[in-house]
Amino acid sequence: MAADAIARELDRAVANDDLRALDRAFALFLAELDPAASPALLLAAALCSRALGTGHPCLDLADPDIAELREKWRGFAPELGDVETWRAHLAAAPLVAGDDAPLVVADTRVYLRRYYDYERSVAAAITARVARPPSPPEGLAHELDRLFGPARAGVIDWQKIACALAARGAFAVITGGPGTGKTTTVVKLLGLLQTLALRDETRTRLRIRLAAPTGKAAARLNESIAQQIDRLDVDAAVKEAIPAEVSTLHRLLGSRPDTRRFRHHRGNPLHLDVLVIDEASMVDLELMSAVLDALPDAARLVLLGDKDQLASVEAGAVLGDLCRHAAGGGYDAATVAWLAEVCGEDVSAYAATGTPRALDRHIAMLRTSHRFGGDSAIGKLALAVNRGDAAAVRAAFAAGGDVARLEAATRPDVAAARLAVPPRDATSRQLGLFDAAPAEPGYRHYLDVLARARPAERAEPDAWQRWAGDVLAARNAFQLLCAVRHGDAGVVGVNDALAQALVEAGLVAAGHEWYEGRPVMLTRNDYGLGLMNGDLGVALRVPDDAGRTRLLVAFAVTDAQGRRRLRFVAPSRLDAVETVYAMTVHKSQGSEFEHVALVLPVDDAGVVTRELMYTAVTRARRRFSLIADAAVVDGVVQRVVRRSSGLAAEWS
Ligand SMILES: Nc1ncnc2c1ncn2[C@@H]1O[C@H](COP(=O)(O)OP(=O)(O)OP(=O)(O)O)[C@@H](O)[C@H]1O
Repeated sequence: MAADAIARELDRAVANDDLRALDRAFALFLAELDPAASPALLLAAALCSRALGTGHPCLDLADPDIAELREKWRGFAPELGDVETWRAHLAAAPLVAGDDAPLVVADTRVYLRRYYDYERSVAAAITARVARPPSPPEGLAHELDRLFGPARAGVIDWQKIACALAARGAFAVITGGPGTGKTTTVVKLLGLLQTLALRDETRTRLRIRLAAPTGKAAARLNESIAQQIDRLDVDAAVKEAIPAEVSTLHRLLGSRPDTRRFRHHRGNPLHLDVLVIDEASMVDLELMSAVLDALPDAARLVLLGDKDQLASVEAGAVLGDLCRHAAGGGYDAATVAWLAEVCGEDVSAYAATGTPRALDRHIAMLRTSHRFGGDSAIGKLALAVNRGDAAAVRAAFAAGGDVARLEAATRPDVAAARLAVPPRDATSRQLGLFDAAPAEPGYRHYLDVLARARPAERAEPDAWQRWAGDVLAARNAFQLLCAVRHGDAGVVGVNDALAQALVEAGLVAAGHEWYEGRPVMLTRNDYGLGLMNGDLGVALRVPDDAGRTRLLVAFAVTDAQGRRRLRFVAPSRLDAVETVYAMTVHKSQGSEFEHVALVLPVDDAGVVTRELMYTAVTRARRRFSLIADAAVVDGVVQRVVRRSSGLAAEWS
């Protein structure tokens, strides 16, 4: 078939929104590499590129989501009619066969070579770690009892089990929902490992490093680790040997400008004995491959994260793939017996039902939220969303308490503005919201604190610091989240509606880009300013060092000791910020707010998933509101998009 016929078909697909311009360009690039390439191959390449754009490391030819397109393109490329015919055709093509070919086919999956290589290297590294014989440290049972107490009849202490499993091998995953004690458990694990290391005859301290995928997540872990170390019941020398400092993975690996290669890799491994990675659900395939490549063979790796949260926007969902069987346990008989002996815990109900998989004895799922009690409305809602139980989700909203749903009608942006800037005298009942009136009504709250608590003109610097801290804390009381960026229900539209509503309510000034009270979020790490992508600030009029009143942006940053400090920055120095009355759910990952309101599109067109809604619900500490019609919510909680992946196939 003539090349221009293929180009025309790809053009049509782009015009129809079936493909992106980038996908078309990739297919045409391959057509240039091999002018004899068939339409069936070029269409697979374009779809593979499209799949990468939505976080799949590969295209699964059997994916039901591409069934409609296959049908559309059958006349053009008959091989698409049958998965096996298409696969066999691709496998024999010059652009696929051969060691350096740009595409790779494995089972029904088609990869760009780079992603295939990442996947293989992650699979090989983890398989090698889980295949090693268990090596529990001497004295483990005694230390576990000391840190967690003896076993109690009728309750399984999953934190103790997680700690035991992680102490036993070179690889561990500790997964759990919000507040289930992942940080608590890992701090106890580090205390335990360090105690035993300092007690053995060489008395060599373990070199421990903590990392997270984003600066924001690193700062949050830093703060909670510092608090947990304080509370830990171990010797002072052990406490001192547990670092509170958390770096980003990019920093840890030594990212360099203008290259994907890190300073640390197999040839120059990291200098550490234990690496803990928090918020591991946000680590994409390429980054996980780089971490495993740079990890010394003898080091332990502990991944912490919530398997049910959204994966990174980049390709891959390694934590999700690792944890597909976590809820059922799947422990082999030797592990069940060992846990009984070392922890006194009976996990026979979580024994493997078929052939046990080596991976499962390295995974522990924490199941009790210490943040949300069993009867907490947010806890119940999060559970119902996670189970995909639309009736239970409706029931959770109907029961009220700390969760509420507002009809979006046709204008979710208007509904969001009404919720976030309620009339001053409105009661929560009038707003159709919560049983108890919120003490902090939307964004009015921080703007009220800003206006009412402002220090006198000649106040001491301390008073200004306290005030700025109070405004920032009040700002964190409420956060609007959007599922999408564009449209009436997207971040852009909702931010505009909010800014207008606040001007109309006389709460902020109109007409300038920078105004007092403008909340902003950094969209890039700025190491010079010590601010991270995702950091939130508020513009405030404060006296500068010379005593002149200036508009500066106040940020609360966490120092290396895990302490919160304020930093004031001139707006002119911030070149990558956006207004943040609303932020995407993706951006909110790793953060928490007292009251979270999620806005869903009126016609959600299949883009919003259960993971997204679960992630939004679990950002809320005390209250959650949803602006969406009931039918849209039913669809969302039942929609799961599993990322195509060879890892899932390997580990299933
Ligand atoms: N076994 C426990 N008994 C009582 N309280 C606990 C227990 N484990 C953790 N907590 C408390 O629950 C809260 C949440 O714990 P932690 O921060 O360790 O959870 P997490 O899973 O790391 O949470 P996040 O959702 O922030 O990642 C903390 O205040 C902690 O002190």
